[in-house]
Amino acid sequence: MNKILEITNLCKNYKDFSIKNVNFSLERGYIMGFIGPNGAGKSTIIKLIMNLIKRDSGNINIFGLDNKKNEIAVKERIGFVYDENHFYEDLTVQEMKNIIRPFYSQWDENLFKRYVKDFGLPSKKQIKHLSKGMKMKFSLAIALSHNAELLLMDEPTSGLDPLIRSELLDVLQSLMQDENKSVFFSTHITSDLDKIADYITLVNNGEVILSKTKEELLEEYCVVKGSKDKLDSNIANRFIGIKENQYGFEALSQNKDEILQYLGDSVIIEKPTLEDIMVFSTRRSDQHVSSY
Ligand SMILES: Nc1ncnc2c1ncn2[C@@H]1O[C@H](COP(=O)(O)OP(=O)(O)OP(=O)(O)O)[C@@H](O)[C@H]1O
Repeated sequence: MNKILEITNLCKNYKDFSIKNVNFSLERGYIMGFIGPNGAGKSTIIKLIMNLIKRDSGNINIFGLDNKKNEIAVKERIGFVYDENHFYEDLTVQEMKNIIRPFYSQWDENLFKRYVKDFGLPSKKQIKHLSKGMKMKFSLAIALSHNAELLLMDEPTSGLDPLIRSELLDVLQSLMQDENKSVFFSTHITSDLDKIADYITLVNNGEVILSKTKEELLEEYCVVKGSKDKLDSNIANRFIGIKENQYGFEALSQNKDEILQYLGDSVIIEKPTLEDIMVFSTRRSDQHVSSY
């Protein structure tokens, strides 16, 4: 086991929201997708990892080092990409890079030049005149040019068109050929994770609901579809979430064998998508079927 990121018992309290005893870890050489509904706490956890906000308790180890005690050493080895634009808009791509470069002892100018070429970045253009996709590529080129071992990204694909998203995913996947690197990224677009994620961590209301390999998830969970008369209280309580309409019900189960045993072939059992798992697992409690 070679953990590049390990979070244990992490807590952070705001007035109306808390991160509650969060635990999960990521090993070297893998991509973890970080998902959850709006306001689940993803950005807060990413900010805690980057020590941009203070945790109340718990531990965050990156490369085996505490992220607070070794903040500078740790940040040198992280490529951080986030949605909000954090560059000086009036500077050109080249000028901005020259400001950022001295902060990284491992800066690789040739690598940066290669990304500028590969991404088609206009070096002499002011940042304010770059499209959203170009700004994201510039962020990524910066993050990748100092030999970061961990790429940490908050919603990198949000607002990007499918073509640029697909290019970005290709870049991430090719990074994985270097077994020393790992990627951790939050997203709402679960189909991106279907393509490239090895691990999925799902948060809701400040808590980790699950953190597993994508394969495990898709093996363990199933979507069950059937007519309403099959849905008595005994069965309903075995589901994680249930949607009903006039024709029948659709539900998520974490135990396919159990469903087969109780309902046999009187229902349809299908493989879930990551979106099914996220939506059913995080539906607000007032949407759950609770009156059985
Ligand atoms: N500085 C702060 N003070 C108080 N509450 C905050 C602060 N920052 C975030 N929150 C609250 O924490 C909760 C989680 O927000 P966060 O941005 O982490 O969610 P998220 O999962 O990233 O959401 P989204 O997917 O919409 O970006 C929200 O209810 C938000 O209002």
